[in-house]
Amino acid sequence: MPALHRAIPALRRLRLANTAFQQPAFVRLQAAACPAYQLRYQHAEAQYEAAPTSSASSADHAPQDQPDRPQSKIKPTAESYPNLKRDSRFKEVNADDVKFFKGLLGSGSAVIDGVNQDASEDLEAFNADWMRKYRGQTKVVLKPESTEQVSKIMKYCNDNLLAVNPQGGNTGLVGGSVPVFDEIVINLGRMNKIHSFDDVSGILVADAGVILQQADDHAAKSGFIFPLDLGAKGSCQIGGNVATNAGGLRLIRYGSMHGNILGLEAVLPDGTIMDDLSKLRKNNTGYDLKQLFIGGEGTIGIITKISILCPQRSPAVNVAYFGLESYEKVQQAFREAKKQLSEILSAFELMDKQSQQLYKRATGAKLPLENEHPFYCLIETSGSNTDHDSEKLNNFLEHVMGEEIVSDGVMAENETQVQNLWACREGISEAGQHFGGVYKYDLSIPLPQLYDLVNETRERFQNNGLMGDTDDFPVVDVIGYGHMGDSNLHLNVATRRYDKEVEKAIEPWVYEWVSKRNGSISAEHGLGLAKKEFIGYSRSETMIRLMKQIKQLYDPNGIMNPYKYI
Ligand SMILES: O=C(O)CC[C@@H](O)C(=O)O
Ligand SMILES: [Zn+2]
Repeated sequence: MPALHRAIPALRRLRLANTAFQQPAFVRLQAAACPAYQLRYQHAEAQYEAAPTSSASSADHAPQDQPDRPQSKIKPTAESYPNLKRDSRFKEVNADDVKFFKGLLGSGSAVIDGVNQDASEDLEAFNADWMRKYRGQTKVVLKPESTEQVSKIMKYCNDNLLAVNPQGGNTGLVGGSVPVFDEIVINLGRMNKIHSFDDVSGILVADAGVILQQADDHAAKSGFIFPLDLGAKGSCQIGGNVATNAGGLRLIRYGSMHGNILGLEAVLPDGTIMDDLSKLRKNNTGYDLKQLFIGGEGTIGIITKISILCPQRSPAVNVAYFGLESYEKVQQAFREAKKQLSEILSAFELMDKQSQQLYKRATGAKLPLENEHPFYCLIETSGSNTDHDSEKLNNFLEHVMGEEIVSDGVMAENETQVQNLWACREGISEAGQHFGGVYKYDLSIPLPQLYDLVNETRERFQNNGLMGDTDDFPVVDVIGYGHMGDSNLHLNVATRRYDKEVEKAIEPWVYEWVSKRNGSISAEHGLGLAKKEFIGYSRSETMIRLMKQIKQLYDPNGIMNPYKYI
């Protein structure tokens, strides 16, 4: 590896020449191949401790498994939705309905019955979202085991005008996965079989209730990767991922659900099973109806199975974390990363100083870099040749440091360090609500203007007297982070409590801001309940009219996930 050896001292010289950014050193992934770096690695290791527990603990948000979810101080109920009224066309679920469901699913835990008894404790995990920001009042949760059972449930509900709320792992962030009033929750968690994996084509066919991590582990056995990864992978379900068109951390590399899903099976509101579980990459025969279910947020049917194309898993994964002095430099670094790492670049994530400070305060973790920088980036490469990729990443880092684009950084040397660096990014979402509540905005914004919104939001709260260090102020801080590679900003306003004044100060201002710059008010989390009134900022009247007509066509009684975006 002569080129590699040449590159390392050069990088070191650059750093030593710059006394302002003395430590810690970049860490080689292949320290064993380069003894000089072994020393420097130890130095960096001493600087850096990860969070005491897995900070990416949104991975454990499963309602079924995780009663100790983070608690918001305020626990809103449907009374907090003054603009919404229960639709009186819907029947209230009664003892006869429960009898039918028990006849179908058995009288064990597949039916949580809050009609004939007080089951509020058992129902809580299904009524409340993981942020404890949205809470419905369902009295019945159904956990079918097969598509046929889902079909019979839907037919019954449609015939009896019972509204339903399909639910996966309940890790959504916009209130889409929990009921608003008394909609029956249909939880897909028991439909969790992997049906097949074709290790020539990489096509996985699985039930909607399979946990994302499980799907990825399964693909990994044959050397493939599930083309989606996100913080909640330990508890979110792939059906929910598809229904919300989840984007995640590596969309820059693997593309969106719209591209990767080859087919799906869905149950329509009247119980009809739409079998489009195709394994074809090419099928040019009319409208591609499955696309309506991808990102449809459970408003036109329930996805029960999916068929997805998994790419080859890359054996060589390198991760670096670095600090930069301005957003301008972040953009320059991104441009260089694309230029120099093009085919191996698998993630380019942005974190501002405030987001890292909040993560540190919430978890007690020590951050990877000792000195503070206004911005941090996490970059990941995934390729097939460790030496080749290391050299490319090294050249990239040497270049951006030489050009004074990047000030300081560390590189993971082993799997634990890879996880720890990722935790600094993945742990931010949950850290956002550490003080009690959080207002989350998930936005697509053209890259040059992306960070302006964070600055302007922060100024807004600095000037309106709502943000401060003591309990008198509802807002703790405004943080910006996200998937730089996809122009996707996560703007979080961390609060001590949910407060209408805070909401009024930012909505609809934030959506107007985004709309004026031709962005989208939801890049990846969907509209759910949180943004239902604001769809007009991203979609034209014509498009909304067509969406309503589609909804009417699929769900004439409107029983599917009512009160949500359409
Ligand atoms: O909590 C958020 O605002 C973002 C969550 C998730 O999309 C992420 O990228 O971490
Ligand atoms: Zn995200």
